[in-house]
Amino acid sequence: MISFAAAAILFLSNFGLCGVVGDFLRSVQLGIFGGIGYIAPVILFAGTAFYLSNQGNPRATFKLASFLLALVSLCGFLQLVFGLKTGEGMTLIDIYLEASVSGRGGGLIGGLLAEGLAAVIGVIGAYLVIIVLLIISAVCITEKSFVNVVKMGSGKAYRHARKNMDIRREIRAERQEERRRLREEQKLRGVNLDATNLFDHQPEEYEKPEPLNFVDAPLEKETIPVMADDMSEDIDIQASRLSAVTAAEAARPNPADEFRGSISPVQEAEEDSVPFEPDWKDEPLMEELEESSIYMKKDNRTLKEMEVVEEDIYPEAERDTFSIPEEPKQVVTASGKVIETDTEALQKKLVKKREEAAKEGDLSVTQEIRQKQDIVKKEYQFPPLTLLKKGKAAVFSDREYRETAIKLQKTLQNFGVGVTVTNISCGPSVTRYELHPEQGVKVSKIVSLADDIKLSLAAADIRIEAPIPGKSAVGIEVPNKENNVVYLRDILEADNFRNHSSKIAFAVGKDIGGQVVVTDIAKMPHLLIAGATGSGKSVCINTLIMSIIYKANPEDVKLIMVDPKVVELSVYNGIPHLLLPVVTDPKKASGALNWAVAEMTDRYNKFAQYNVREIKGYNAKVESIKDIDDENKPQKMPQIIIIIDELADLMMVAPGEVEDSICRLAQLARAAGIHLVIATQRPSVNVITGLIKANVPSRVAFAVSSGVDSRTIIDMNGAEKLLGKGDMLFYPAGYPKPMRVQGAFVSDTEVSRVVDFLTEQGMTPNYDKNVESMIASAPSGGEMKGGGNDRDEYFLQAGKFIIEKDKASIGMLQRMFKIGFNRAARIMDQLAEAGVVGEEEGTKPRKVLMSMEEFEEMLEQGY
Ligand SMILES: Nc1ncnc2c1ncn2[C@@H]1O[C@H](COP(=O)(O)OP(=O)(O)OP(=O)(O)O)[C@@H](O)[C@H]1O
Repeated sequence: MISFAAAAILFLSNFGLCGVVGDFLRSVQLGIFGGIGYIAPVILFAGTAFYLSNQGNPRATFKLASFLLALVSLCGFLQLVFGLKTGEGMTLIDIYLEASVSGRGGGLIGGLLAEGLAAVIGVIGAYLVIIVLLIISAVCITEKSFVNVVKMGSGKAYRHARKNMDIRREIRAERQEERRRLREEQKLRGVNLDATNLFDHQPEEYEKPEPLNFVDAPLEKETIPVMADDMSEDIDIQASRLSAVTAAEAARPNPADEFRGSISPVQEAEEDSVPFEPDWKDEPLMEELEESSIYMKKDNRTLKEMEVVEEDIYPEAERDTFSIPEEPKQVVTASGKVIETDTEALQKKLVKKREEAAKEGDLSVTQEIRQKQDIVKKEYQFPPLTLLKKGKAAVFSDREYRETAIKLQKTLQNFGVGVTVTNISCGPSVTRYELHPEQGVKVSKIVSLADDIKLSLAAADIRIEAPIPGKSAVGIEVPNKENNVVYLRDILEADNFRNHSSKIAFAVGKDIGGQVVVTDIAKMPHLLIAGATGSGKSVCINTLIMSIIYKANPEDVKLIMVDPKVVELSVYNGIPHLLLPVVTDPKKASGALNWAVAEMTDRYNKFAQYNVREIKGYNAKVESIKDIDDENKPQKMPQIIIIIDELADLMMVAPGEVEDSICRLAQLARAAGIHLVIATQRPSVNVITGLIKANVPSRVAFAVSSGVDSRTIIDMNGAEKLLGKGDMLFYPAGYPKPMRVQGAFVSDTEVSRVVDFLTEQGMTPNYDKNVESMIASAPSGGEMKGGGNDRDEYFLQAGKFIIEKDKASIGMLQRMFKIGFNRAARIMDQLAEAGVVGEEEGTKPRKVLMSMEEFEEMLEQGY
């Protein structure tokens, strides 16, 4: 309040609104700060308020100091530019007096700095030093690297220039394409466009010529491309010469002659500038032309040579069979532009020719070498960590934590619970205060005070761990004011990850004490990830995949990704670890799971054959016989991880089948080296069924909306208190209690950078054809639903029974099959759906619509 009042008085004084005292204050402010004096009161107030609200925060103090440095440097700069110079016979007092009256320059402070520096290193040196000081203080205040800003600026300029260049290149390519097309079009008709600059003359009303058909009527009733009135003479002459050539070749009569008489095309071209019509009958002219060897204006070739050109393109034998499609074809250029063309036939022919040449073994040596090089296996190069973003070191304020601890103790004491805070662990997103209760204090009492603690700490939500496993303390987890993102790179760089022996180590994140958490998927051996939408599941799956990319060679670890959401995992298409392209169709996903079950069985058979119990033993055996030169020797088995991002979608399409496959895999696949990672945002019991839960022992719970959801995932409350954005309860098999972890973060851009790096390496994924074909042949969900899977087992008997009795009543079915009303009603609905009985008609019984024969026929047809 005091600083506000002082600032207000000082500010108003600057405008002569505070009487004599105000005038004095004004002269002092301007005298000290020069021009800056006008805004000095505002700065004074803002600075004081900032300091008071950030007391004890070393970062804030540092920023304030930087700001003061900026202020002083600015005064110095103003003095250098606008102020009086001491060299001109002025002293510092003069500077002060001058500034106090006019506000010119940087006042006493500016004078001290600028003139001091100028006296030692000269005026230019003073400028330099002051500008550098300004930049340094700006960097300290904004915490943005100056070099980066410059880099960003130049990067932008570079990208802009590059974009422009790309656009220009595209336009040029388009033009070339267009020109080539036109040229070929003209060549088709024997006109050499090289000789003519079509683009210079092209009139607006130029029309596209009708396509010719060489087979049915080679050029006989064709008109030459219609040229507009003002088309240059050159083209007309060429066209007329073409008519002469074709006339000589074809020697066909032309009805148009009746009207034309014996005017030569050349004459006609000269006399007449209307769209040119060919004269087919002028055989003598052809000879005339040949004799006199008339040359075109720009094309220096003779007519003979012209013929050769045509023959180059169409050898005699092919000319007869070669036809150009009636309708103009469309071609999409590299830039995506659709252009009309009829040169497709030409290209086809070229391709055909090449194929023939290749068949005959006409491949050049260089080509062969190149092909062989392609076959040679490429070594997997691990992507560099520099493709990922590096996190900043977290800043903790000791004082803040101490204050919270004292507050906690006091709050509990107010309720008669004596505790002492024994330890504080600062995690990236939450801080845990460990409380040691006094003798005789019940742990449940502390838990029951959760809401009161929340109130006194003004925390969004707190989670109480009572007691902390392995410690005689109760943990109270309070969210941090500032959430520090844990970047994946920080975890991948940690020794825990780098030295981890498993190929499928998973960089999870940082625990409550800020320690890196890395786990082995092989030991999990299957993982269920669940949480509300937006809680961080997809990011978690991304970190898992990235951990594998950074740790494992594609020969050792293979991935199958199922992504019914389509957008989450498709970005990984093209990485060499993939066993098959990312499966986005939920119907095909059950095929992928079936394949995995078959692969598992196959692996077990091989284990039995080689007398080993699991994949490690098998691979060790294979390794020991690697020197044997036998084509059929066993190959090493890669570990397979099946990642499903959204189980709910799969369960909707084929609940029974998916559940079956998951359970079979979950029960047996560990030893076969096949692991499941399943994510879902709907932790309801019909998605995470009891069976799935029992077989997938490791869980990760992200924030959920209710305790019920939390219990569905981890069999206990807790996940509903999480903060979201990667805050998770990590509960791998074998842990006594879930561990709170802040999940590592990797952005989509980083993922694309890494995927680009892998694809640019040229390591194409070696998709397994067997898997693909098996998945493709899997029955679709629709079939599964309609085809019996969903049908009640009494469906058939009930149908027959109703037809026999010729009466459709639910009560009758209930009595007959000794089933409940719901089930009987469901069977009746299924029969109605199949057309065996009619729709409901109020209280009247349904009509029976089929005879026994019709019903049996329907069953035979596979309904
Ligand atoms: N570990 C993390 N650290 C920081 N922020 C995170 C983290 N994980 C997720 N987030 C933030 O949460 C947002 C949502 O995450 P994500 O897309 O993974 O949610 P989701 O659970 O997969 O949601 P949905 O089920 O709707 O796809 C992300 O865009 C990101 O901003």
